[in-house]
Amino acid sequence: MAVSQVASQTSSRVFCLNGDFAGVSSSAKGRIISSVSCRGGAPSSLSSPLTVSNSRRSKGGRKSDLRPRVQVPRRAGVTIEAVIGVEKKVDGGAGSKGDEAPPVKQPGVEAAQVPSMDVDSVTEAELKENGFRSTRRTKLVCTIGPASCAPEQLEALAMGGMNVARLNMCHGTREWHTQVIRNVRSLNSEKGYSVAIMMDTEGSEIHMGDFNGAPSVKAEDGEEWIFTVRKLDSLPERTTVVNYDGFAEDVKIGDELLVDGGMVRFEVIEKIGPDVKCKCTDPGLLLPRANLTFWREGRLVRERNAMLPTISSKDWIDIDFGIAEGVDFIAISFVKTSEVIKHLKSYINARAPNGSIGVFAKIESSDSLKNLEDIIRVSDGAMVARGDLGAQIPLEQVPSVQQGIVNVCRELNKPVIVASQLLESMIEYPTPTRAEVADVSEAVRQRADALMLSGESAMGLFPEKALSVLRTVSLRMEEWCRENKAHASDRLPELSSALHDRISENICNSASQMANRLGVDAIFVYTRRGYMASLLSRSRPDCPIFAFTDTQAVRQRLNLQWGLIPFRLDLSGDMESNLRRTFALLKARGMMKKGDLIVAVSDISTSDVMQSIQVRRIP
Ligand SMILES: Nc1ncnc2c1ncn2[C@@H]1O[C@H](COP(=O)(O)OP(=O)(O)OP(=O)(O)O)[C@@H](O)[C@H]1O
Ligand SMILES: CC(=O)C(=O)O
Ligand SMILES: [K+]
Ligand SMILES: [Mg+2]
Repeated sequence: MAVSQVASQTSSRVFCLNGDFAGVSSSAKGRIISSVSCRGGAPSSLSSPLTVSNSRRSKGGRKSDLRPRVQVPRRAGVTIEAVIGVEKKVDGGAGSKGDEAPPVKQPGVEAAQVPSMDVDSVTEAELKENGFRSTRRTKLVCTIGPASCAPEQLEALAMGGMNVARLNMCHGTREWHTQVIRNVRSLNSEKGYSVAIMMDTEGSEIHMGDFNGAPSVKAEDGEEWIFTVRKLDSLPERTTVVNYDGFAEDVKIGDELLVDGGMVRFEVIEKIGPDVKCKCTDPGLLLPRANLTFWREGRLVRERNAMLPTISSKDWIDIDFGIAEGVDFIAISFVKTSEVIKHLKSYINARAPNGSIGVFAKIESSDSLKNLEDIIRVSDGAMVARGDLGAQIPLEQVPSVQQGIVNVCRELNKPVIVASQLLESMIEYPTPTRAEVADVSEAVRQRADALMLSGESAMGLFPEKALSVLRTVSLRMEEWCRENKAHASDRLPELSSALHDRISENICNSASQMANRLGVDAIFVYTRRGYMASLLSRSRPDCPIFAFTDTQAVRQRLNLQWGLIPFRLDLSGDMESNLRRTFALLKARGMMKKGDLIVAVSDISTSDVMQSIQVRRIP
C-alpha cells in the first residue's frame, strides 16, 4: 500500500511544523509526506528517513549540544525545535489545529492550579542526584516473605529500588498477605513510593508441607525419609507431607523425587499405605513447601500433574482476594495454554475495571513452551520461572529457552520478568558468586524488563544487599550496552496490522530513533492506557522514558516495564498545555532544568492532532 493511499484512507497527513529541521531536505520543507512511514516492512520502520546530520553528543553526561537551527518562538516562552505529526482530519480543513494557541497560562500559575504530579519518591531522588541518563532501566521485583514483610523491611526494599512486591500464595495465611498489602499501600501513600503488588498463584503443583515452623531442614546423604499424604499436625523427624492425595498411589519403587528441580534428590524404596519411604541420594536443604517432581527411567512423570487444573479452586479464592485487594498484577503458575489466561482475563474484567489488573503467564512447564507465542499473545506479560522450568526441561536448555522467551515477549510487546536463583547464594551469604553476577548481567543484556528475587528477599539473611546487587549490576550492564551500542542492530517485527496501531508503532520507533540520534535527555509520552509508553519501552531507547498518565492503575502497571518512569498527572486533551504544565512541574520539583532536550509523543487525541513527535528544549 502506498503511503499516499494510507494517508487518504485515514485522512492522515504527516507534517513538519518547522521545515528547517536538521537533516530534512529543503524540498520537504513544510510538508514531509514520507517522513514517517505508515507502511509494513518491520526492519525499515526502525530506520526512519529522518537522518539528523548534525547530531552531536558531548562526552560528559552525553547531554546534547545540538543547537536548533531555527527556533520558533511559541507560546509562553516554550521553544519548539521540531514537530512531526500525523494529523487526523476531522473537518476537512487543511490546517493543523495544533497551531491554534490554546488559552495561554503562565507555567507557574498552572503549577499552582495542578497541585499534584505523582512519581515514585526514590526515582525522583535518583533523577535529582544523578540526572536522567543514569536512571536504572531494568525493573526489580522482590518476593516478600518472613525476612521482608515488616514495614521497616519493606521500606528498606522500596528505598533500594523495589518496583514490585510479589506475594507467593503458596505460602503464608490470608491475614499475612492482607497485612503485607496494607503495609505496602501505607508506605506508598505516606512516603510517596509506588511499589506495585503482584500476586502469584499456587497452581496445581505438587509440593512438600511445612516443617513444624522451621525455616529449613537438612536432608543428609543416605537418610531415609517418609513422604506421606496423611494430614499430620506435628511431624515426626525425617517426615514430610505431600499436598497431592494421589501421590502414594502414583509413585513407583525406583522413582526419583526431585525437590525444587533437583536441589535435593530422593529415591523411592518402599510404599506403605499413605506413606512412601525414600532414601536421600543428593543431600541439601529442604525449604517449606518446596516443589516436588518425580522422574521414572530418566523421564519426568507428568500425566498426573497434567490432569490437574492450572487454576485450582484454592487459586480462584486467592484470585478473588487479589481482585478485592486491587493488586496490580496476578501471575499464573504452570500455565499450559492460552485458554486459561483468556478465561481469567474475562473473569477479572467482569469484576474489576477494565485492564486494571495485569495477568502474567509464568512459563515454567514444558507444556507452556509448546504454546509459548499463543500464551504470551493473550497475556499482559510473562515470567521466566526458571525454578520449576529447570525441573521440567534439562537444565542446560534453560539459558537458551530464557533468551527465546525474552525475545518473543519483546516482539509481542509484553513485559517479561526473569526469575529464580539469580542470587541464590545470597540467601546465606552477603556477597554473590561471580557466576550469579554474570547471570544477572546476562538477563540485563538480553534486555528483560525486570529481574526478580525469590528466597533471597523472602527468607534470606540479606534481602537489601541482594537487591542492591541487582541494582548496581543492572546499572553497569545497561551503561555498557549503551556505550558499546550493543543493540544498535536490533530489529523488531511489526506488531499490528490495524492502521491506527501501526501509526502508533511507527511514531514510537521513530521517536526512539530520533532520541538516540539527537542524544536527548528523555522521551516524554502522554498516554491514557499506557500503550504508547509500552511501545516506546519496546524500542529500548538510550534515554529514559517519562510516561505521564492520568490513572493510578496504569501508572502502577507501567512500573514493570523497561525504561519507563511513570508519573500520574491530570491530562488535558491539548498536548501543548500538557507539555507546558509538565515542564513547569518538573522544573519546580528540580527534576529538570532549563535547556534540557526532550522528544515528546502522545496518544491523547481530543483535539484533532492525534499522534505527533515533538522535539522540545525546556524553557
Ligand atoms: N509468604 C511466605 N512465607 C514464608 N516463606 C516464604 C514466603 N514466600 C516465600 N517464602 C520462602 O522463600 C522461598 C522462595 O520463595 P518463592 O516464593 O520465590 O519460591 P518458589 O518456590 O521459587 O516459587 P513458586 O512456588 O512460585 O515456584 C520459598 O521456598 C519459601 O521458603
Ligand atoms: C518463580 C517460580 O515460580 C519458579 O521459578 O518456579
Ligand atoms: K507460586
Ligand atoms: Mg514455580
